[in-house]
Amino acid sequence: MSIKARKAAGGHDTPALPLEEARARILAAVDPLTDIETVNLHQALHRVLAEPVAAAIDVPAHTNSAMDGYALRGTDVAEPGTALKLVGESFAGRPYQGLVGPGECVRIMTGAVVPEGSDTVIMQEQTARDGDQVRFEKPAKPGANVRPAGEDLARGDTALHPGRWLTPADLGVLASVGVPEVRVKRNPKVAFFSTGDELKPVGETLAPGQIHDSNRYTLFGMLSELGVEIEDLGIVPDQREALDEALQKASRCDAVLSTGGASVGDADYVVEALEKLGNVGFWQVAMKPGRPLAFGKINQAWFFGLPGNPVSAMVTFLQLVRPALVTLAGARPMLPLQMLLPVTDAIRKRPGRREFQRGRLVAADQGQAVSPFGHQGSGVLRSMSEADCLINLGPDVGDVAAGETVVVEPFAQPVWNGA
Ligand SMILES: Nc1nc2c(c(=O)[nH]1)N[C@H]1C(S)=C(S)[C@@H](COP(=O)(O)OP(=O)(O)OC[C@H]3O[C@@H](n4cnc5c(N)ncnc54)[C@H](O)[C@@H]3O)O[C@H]1N2
Ligand code: MOO
Repeated sequence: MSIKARKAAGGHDTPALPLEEARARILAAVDPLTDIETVNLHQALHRVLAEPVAAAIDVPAHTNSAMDGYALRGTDVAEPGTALKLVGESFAGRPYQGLVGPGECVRIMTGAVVPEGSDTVIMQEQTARDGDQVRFEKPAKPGANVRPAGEDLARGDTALHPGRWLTPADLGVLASVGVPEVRVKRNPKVAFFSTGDELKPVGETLAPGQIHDSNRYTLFGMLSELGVEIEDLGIVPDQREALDEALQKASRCDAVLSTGGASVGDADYVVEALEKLGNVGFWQVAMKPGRPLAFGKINQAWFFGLPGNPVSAMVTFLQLVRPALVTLAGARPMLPLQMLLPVTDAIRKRPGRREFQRGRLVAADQGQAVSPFGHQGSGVLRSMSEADCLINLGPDVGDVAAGETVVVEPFAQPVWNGA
C-alpha cells in the first residue's frame, strides 16, 4: 500500500514495527563505509581505526620506579633497621649512570630508570636519612615498586585493533607507542534539516503561532558527540517542492536526518517524499515517543525521518539513528546498556507498545533508584534536559508501582562495542 493510502487510512492500517525489529532492519541494511584515510591524533578522536597498530617499542620503554624513594638490592635489606650507603640519584629523564653495588642505594623518583644492579624500591616514607646513610625501617620485598619495561605494551604487541571507535584513552595509547598518524575509515557525512512552517531560527523574533527550531540544536549536539561530519541544511518549509529539493541536495551525504512532517497531518510530506525520491524501508515504530519514524534510502544516503516533537526526535536518534551511524562509520554499535532499578514513584502506562520515560538516577537506601520526570509529554524538552536516563517500559509492562523494578538506560554509555 502506498504511503498516501496508508496516511488516508489514518496511518494505522499496518501495525507499527516493534523497536527491536526496526533496529535489526536498519542494522542489516546499513553497510560500513570502506574508504580509508590517514589522520593525525587530534583528528582521530571518535574515528574508526581501519588498520591494526603495533607497538614498535616497549611501553614503558625502561624498567622504572613506581615510588619516590630508594633503589637497592632487595636482599640487602633483609632485617628491619638496615642502613645502606647513598651513592647517587636517578630522576625521571635523568638516569643514574653507575651500578648499584652491595650495601649501596640510589635516591630515585617516580618514573626514573631503576639503575643497574638494583631490583627493588623502598618508598621514602619508610626510610630515615642521615648524611650518606639511609636507614630502612622494614625489610625489603625484593622487586617491590618496580615497573618492568613493556608492562603496558611490549614491543610487537598489537596496541589497537581495527574497528575501534577511538576514545581519548586510545589517543593516549597511540601517543605512548610513538604513532603520530593513524589509518581510519572515512567519516560519515550526515546532513540534517528541520521541517515546519512554524519554525523560526533562534535569534529571530517569533510571530504568533511560531516557535524556535530546537531540534537542529539537539541533533547538532548528539551528532557532534558521535564525531561524524555534519551539514546543517536549516529549516525547510512544509511544501512538497521545497522538501524534494532539500532531500535531493542532502542525499549526496551518507545519511540524512529530518525532523517533523513524519506523521499523518495534512502538511506532513516527508514519508511521501521518501517514497517518491527513494525507497521506504519502514514507517512507524511501536514506541512512544517516536512512533512516526521513517527509514529508507535516497540515492546513496540512508534517510531517517524523525518525528518533530523534540523529545521524540532525541529518543529515536538514541535508539535507532546512533547505532546506524556507528555501523556506517565502521564500528560495532553498542546496543543500549540497561540496568534494573526500583522507581521512586508510580508510573502509569498502557500495555501494548514500548514507552520511554525520562528519569533521573537518585541515591536510595540500598544503592540507586530512578525517579521519573513529572511531565512526560513528547514536546517537553526539559524532561530530556533534566533527565540522565531513559526508563524503557516494554510492550508487556503496564502500570508500575513505586518500588517496583524497571529497565533503565543511562544517557552516558559507550556507543561502540569492543567485545
Ligand atoms: N492524528 C495523529 N496525529 C499525530 C500522530 C498520530 O499518530 N496521529 N502522531 C503524533 C506523534 S506520536 C508525533 S511524535 C507527532 C510527530 O509528527 P511530525 O513528525 O509530523 O511532526 P510535526 O507535526 O511537524 O511536529 C510535531 C510537534 O513538534 C514541533 N516541532 C517540529 N519541529 C520542531 C523543531 N525543529 N523544533 C522544535 N519543535 C518542533 C511542532 O511544532 C509540533 O508541535 O505527531 C503527532 N500527531
Ligand atoms: O511518538 Mo510521538 O513521538 O509519541 O510524541
